[in-house]
Amino acid sequence: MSLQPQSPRAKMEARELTLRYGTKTAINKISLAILERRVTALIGPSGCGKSTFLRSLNRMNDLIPGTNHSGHILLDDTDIHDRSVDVVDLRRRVGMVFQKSNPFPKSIFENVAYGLRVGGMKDKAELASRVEKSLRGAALWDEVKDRLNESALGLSGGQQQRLCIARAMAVEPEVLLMDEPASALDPIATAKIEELIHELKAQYTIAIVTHNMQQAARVSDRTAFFYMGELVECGATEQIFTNPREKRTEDYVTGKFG
Ligand SMILES: Nc1ncnc2c1ncn2[C@@H]1O[C@H](COP(=O)(O)OP(=O)(O)OP(=O)(O)O)[C@@H](O)[C@H]1O
Repeated sequence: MSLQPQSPRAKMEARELTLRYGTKTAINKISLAILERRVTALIGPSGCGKSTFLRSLNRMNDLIPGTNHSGHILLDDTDIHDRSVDVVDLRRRVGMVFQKSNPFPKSIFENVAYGLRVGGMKDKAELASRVEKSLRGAALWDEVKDRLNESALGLSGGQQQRLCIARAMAVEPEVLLMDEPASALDPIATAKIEELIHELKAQYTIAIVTHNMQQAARVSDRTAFFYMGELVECGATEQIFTNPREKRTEDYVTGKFG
């Protein structure tokens, strides 16, 4: 028996993925694996296609009229554009957290319970237990356990973002997509989110878009550098930041342009 630690498999994989908004090509022939139970950071200057790529992974771009794609995206070896794939189920398996926290104008409890109720869960005890588990998982439980019936809108920005993470986790996704989840937060709230990401990767596969180089270096195992709709290189985060193969990556991570 080999004592080598098993290298992680690709939980998701884009193959030659091109996505256009009308006639504008936003990403061009991207091939990239998102490894299981690892954090993959997507970095690159504004407009290079990071968010487009991230949104492709759970077909959020389908909601934007005029988009079309070519190439493939696999989730556990199934093409997510296959006719057999139910997009609601896909988005349950591949959850998303946005840049701006977007709690519903409902109680803290109901925000987290929302996806479970939509999925048909009715049993009160089961709902309560899943809500608690998700809030604990998002490191928010202790701060809100005595005010679960109060409005989520009364929480601080950082708490609201952790609530959105709890909401995403409640339906037990396998992959979490995060689009600049800490960019609207102060340094303390940002540190909490980063700590949380670190803990979540024991259970989830995570892809995160960030503009913050230090954040990418702190939270991710692998980093993919996008430039003008293309993937320039992807590798272990340490390699990308200390020994990139491509000059454009080096110029970007050392702050020569951005
Ligand atoms: N809904 C849309 N309709 C038309 N073009 C779009 C749309 N969304 C993005 N684009 C264009 O696609 C390209 C890639 O945008 P995208 O938002 O993916 O880049 P990004 O790297 O995430 O940028 P940022 O860091 O500024 O968020 C850009 O040229 C952008 O203008």
